[in-house]
Order: sequence, then C-alpha cells, then structure tokens
Amino acid sequence: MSRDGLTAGLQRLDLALSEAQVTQLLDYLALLQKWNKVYNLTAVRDPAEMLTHHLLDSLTAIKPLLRQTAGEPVRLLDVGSGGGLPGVVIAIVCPHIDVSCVDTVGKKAAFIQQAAATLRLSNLRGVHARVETLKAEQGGGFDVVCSRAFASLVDFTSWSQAALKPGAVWMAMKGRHPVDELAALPGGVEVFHVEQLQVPGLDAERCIIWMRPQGG
Ligand SMILES: C[S@@+](CC[C@H](N)C(=O)[O-])C[C@H]1O[C@@H](n2cnc3c(N)ncnc32)[C@H](O)[C@@H]1O
Repeated sequence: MSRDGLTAGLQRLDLALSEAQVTQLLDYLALLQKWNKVYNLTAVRDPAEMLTHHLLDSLTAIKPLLRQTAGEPVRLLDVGSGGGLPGVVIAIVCPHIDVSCVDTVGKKAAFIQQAAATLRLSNLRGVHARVETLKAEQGGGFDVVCSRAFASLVDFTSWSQAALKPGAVWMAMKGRHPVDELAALPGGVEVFHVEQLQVPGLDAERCIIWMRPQGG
C-alpha cells in the first residue's frame, strides 16, 4: 500500500495528519484487504484502487465534516458502513469524534470491532443492527448521521431519523448530483447544502448532500 500516494492525496486535500494517523490509515487498508477475502467487505480489491476509491474518497469528506461540526466532539453514526467507509477513516482522522458504524451484516460489524481493537481506536465501534431499529432515546442519539454508497436519500433519512439528536444533521456521500432522489424527498427533510467534492486521483463526480429535519 503506497504511503507516498496517500501522503500526496492528503496534501491535495489540505489535511495535516500525524505520522501515526497515516500509519493507522494504511494499516486499516491492509486489514480491509486481508479480511475482504473472508468477509467480502468490498468489491474493490486492487490496492491502488482501494487507496483512491475508498481511502481518498472517504478522506474528501473530512474537511466538510469538520467545518459543519465546528471541530466539536460530536457523536457520528455511519449507516450501512460495510467495511467501515467512511466511519473508520473518520475515527482515525478525528479522534475527538465518537463513531458508531452500523450494518445489518454481523461479520461486517465484527470487522469494525476488530479494526477498533487492532488500530487502538477507542472512539470507534461496530453495531450489528438494522438502522431502523436504532432509537435516540435508547442510545443517546447522534449529532451527525452519515452514509456512503447506501440507499436513496428518502430511505436513508426515513430509516435513520429516530437516531438523530435534536439539532442533528444528515451527511450523504453521493456520486453524481442525485437530482431525482432530491426531488423525491418529503417536506419534512430540509436540504441545506449540496457541495461538490474532488477526490485526488479520481476523475469522477462526488458530492455531499447535507440535510436536517425541517425545523430541526
Ligand atoms: C454498498 S454497501 C456500502 C458500504 C460502505 N458504506 C462503503 O461505502 O463501502 C451498503 C451496506 O449497507 C448495509 N445495509 C443495508 N441495509 C441496511 C440497513 N437497513 N441498516 C444497516 N445497514 C444496512 C449492507 O449490509 C451493506 O454493507
């Protein structure tokens, strides 16, 4: 796994990480590669592609997330996290953010738990559940609920709404600007920002759709 490629990407994203964090990111990719053979965590198998399509792609969301949360120690839920994208990357880069990665597939949640232990990330946990079953009143709720390559915006927001704290926001990582999905959102969901992202080394459209409950 190329440390130079990652370092160059981090520079282009204007992200200043410690050497230890860069090592953790590379160790995470190595874990993903190792356990992908057993757990089927992602369809991307080529190491160079994992760096751009997974790691740098997820890292592109860090600056927008830090700006939105003003650097506060928030609780974040990554819905349909799979092998931990972007949840594990956020937990590594933002130790002040408490990250829960939820997935319906038990072995994927188990992989996240294993990654948290191996990478010594006390701010990361894997949760084996359908997101629809998570309720803020039981677990305290989340300030940010994010997803990447998950469901439509309508399903993402309606399935995860009960997990939101008052004042919380949704951060949906999408490819091309999802015109039809945005049009299908109900009146109870307010889209307050759509931002385009540029992933280093990837010539593809990416954006973040920021939403919150109407009046929330
Ligand atoms: C296409 S994968 C995306 C994984 C990861 N976010 C990524 O970007 O590589 C979607 C994941 O959502 C999970 N999933 C589907 N429905 C779910 C639900 N209702 N609650 C939680 N996870 C769900 C699936 O098991 C799968 O791991």
